[in-house]
Amino acid sequence: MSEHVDVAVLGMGPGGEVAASRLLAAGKRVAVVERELIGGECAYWACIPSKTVLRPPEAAGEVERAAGVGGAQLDWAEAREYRDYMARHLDDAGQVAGYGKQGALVLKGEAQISGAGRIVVDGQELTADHLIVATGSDAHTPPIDGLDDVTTWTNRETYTATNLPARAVIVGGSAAGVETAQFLARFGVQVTLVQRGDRLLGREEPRVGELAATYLRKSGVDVRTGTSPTKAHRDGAHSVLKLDDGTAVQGDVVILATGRNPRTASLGLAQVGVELGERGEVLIDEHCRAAEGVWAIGDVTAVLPFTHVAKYQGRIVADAILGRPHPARYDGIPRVVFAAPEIAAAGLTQAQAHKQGLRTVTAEVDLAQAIARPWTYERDPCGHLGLLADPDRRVLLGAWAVAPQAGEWIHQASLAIRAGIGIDVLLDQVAQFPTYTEGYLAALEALDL
Ligand SMILES: Cc1cc2nc3c(=O)[nH]c(=O)nc-3n(C[C@H](O)[C@H](O)[C@H](O)COP(=O)(O)OP(=O)(O)OC[C@H]3O[C@@H](n4cnc5c(N)ncnc54)[C@H](O)[C@@H]3O)c2cc1C
Ligand SMILES: NC(=O)c1ccc[n+]([C@@H]2O[C@H](COP(=O)([O-])OP(=O)(O)OC[C@H]3O[C@@H](n4cnc5c(N)ncnc54)[C@H](O)[C@@H]3O)[C@@H](O)[C@H]2O)c1
Repeated sequence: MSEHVDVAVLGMGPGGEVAASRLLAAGKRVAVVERELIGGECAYWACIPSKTVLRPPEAAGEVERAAGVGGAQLDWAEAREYRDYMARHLDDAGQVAGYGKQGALVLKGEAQISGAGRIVVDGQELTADHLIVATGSDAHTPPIDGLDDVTTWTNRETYTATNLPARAVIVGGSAAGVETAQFLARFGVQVTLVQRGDRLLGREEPRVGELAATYLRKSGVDVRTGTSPTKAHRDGAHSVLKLDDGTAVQGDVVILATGRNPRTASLGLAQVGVELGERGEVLIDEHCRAAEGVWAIGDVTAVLPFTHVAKYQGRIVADAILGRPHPARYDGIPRVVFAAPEIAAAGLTQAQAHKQGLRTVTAEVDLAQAIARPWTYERDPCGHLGLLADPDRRVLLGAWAVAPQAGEWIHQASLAIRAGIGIDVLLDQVAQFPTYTEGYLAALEALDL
């Protein structure tokens, strides 16, 4: 006879983990199913290892740029050892035991939906009142002739590498490409970054992409925009990519940072009435409901594929199942690229606002011209902050910053956008002196409202 649970969570990345933990804490009988490692892409091959290896170059850069301190040395062997510790040496035994202790039925294996409220995991059948699909996404491989003949890495090989290559070609210039270029270049790798669009970080304001390219070039990265590879071939030890602008680039390895595909194939979603979108993503409503008794969260939904969004959706679904539903809202959610300096944004871009028929005004401030903190922070001060406002409702629609620690202080704009805090309240808000947050006042005063 098949075992019955209240909820079965399919995939235990950050989204699945949050949903499962919340439901377990509320006393639900929960089965958690994971075919690789509990913690998902984020914990072992993406956010955690990447942010861990970006930190030493960031710290070294701070030492180089601050007056009165010097001598920072990067040590790859030590950085790698700490990265492996942070990624739990690709071992989730602690997580398996932890969920067991919390009362979960832990199944390590591949889940398949076999009918309404019914799944099979390695031959074992389970029934559940609710299924939560949290299966994440896989790295996308672009269709490039001959790619199989060259050495390619995705985020998995990049962030588990023992030895760094001498030269790398990165394809894709959005968050993953920019962060990987920053990390490798600062550890001495000769990096070429190839981006199909006319600018880096194509979903952000054009100015953000421009600043990102400027800083990456300062770190020694050869940034090629407006071009993409047409063919790949091996030349001895070199992996060569021919680009559609007629040039060729080569490295010891080609790193693919070309986006993600939702993991929905062969899950059996169609038989429970789940609809998929153009990219194979699970279509959901504002409560992350995909069909009767089926919910979906995280990258598999392709709604802002970030860990903090997967975790938020985990809370949305758990609360809906627990009988206290509240709709998900995605306005104001921060987007941070952990480059040096950090690149942060929240809310709409001007193009997105215009698409919605909104009138807009914008302002950009050079923080070194406007406030004291860049000067007390470093000898060669830098930082830019941009705001987008609706002059009719007198509220912020969007914000971006390319500056030290921007990933921390973007949250002020994030909250203002989410809560619709009026510009006049923001103008009357007092920030600590001397902080980067003071830049908001300068930018708000520069808005032509
Ligand atoms: C290089 C890189 C860096 C990133 N850095 C950041 C960052 O700094 N901040 C941030 O917010 N986001 C970052 N992201 C994005 C982040 O990794 C994802 O948004 C996040 O992991 C999504 O979580 P998830 O729970 O939806 O899926 P995942 O983390 O992909 O987890 C899904 C889990 O489901 C399991 N699974 C799949 N199919 C089945 C099945 N049939 N049965 C059982 N189990 C299954 C998988 O094995 C996996 O463990 C980064 C991504 C990359 C590629
Ligand atoms: N700090 C963070 O939060 C963080 C960091 C890294 C990744 N992520 C997330 O991980 C996911 C993957 O990131 P990503 O940057 O790979 O995905 P992405 O989809 O955001 O960007 C892919 C980029 O590759 C380019 N591209 C695609 N095919 C190409 C080709 N053939 N030639 C040249 N360029 C090509 C696209 O134009 C695009 O700029 C995203 O969801 C991202 O949000 C988040």
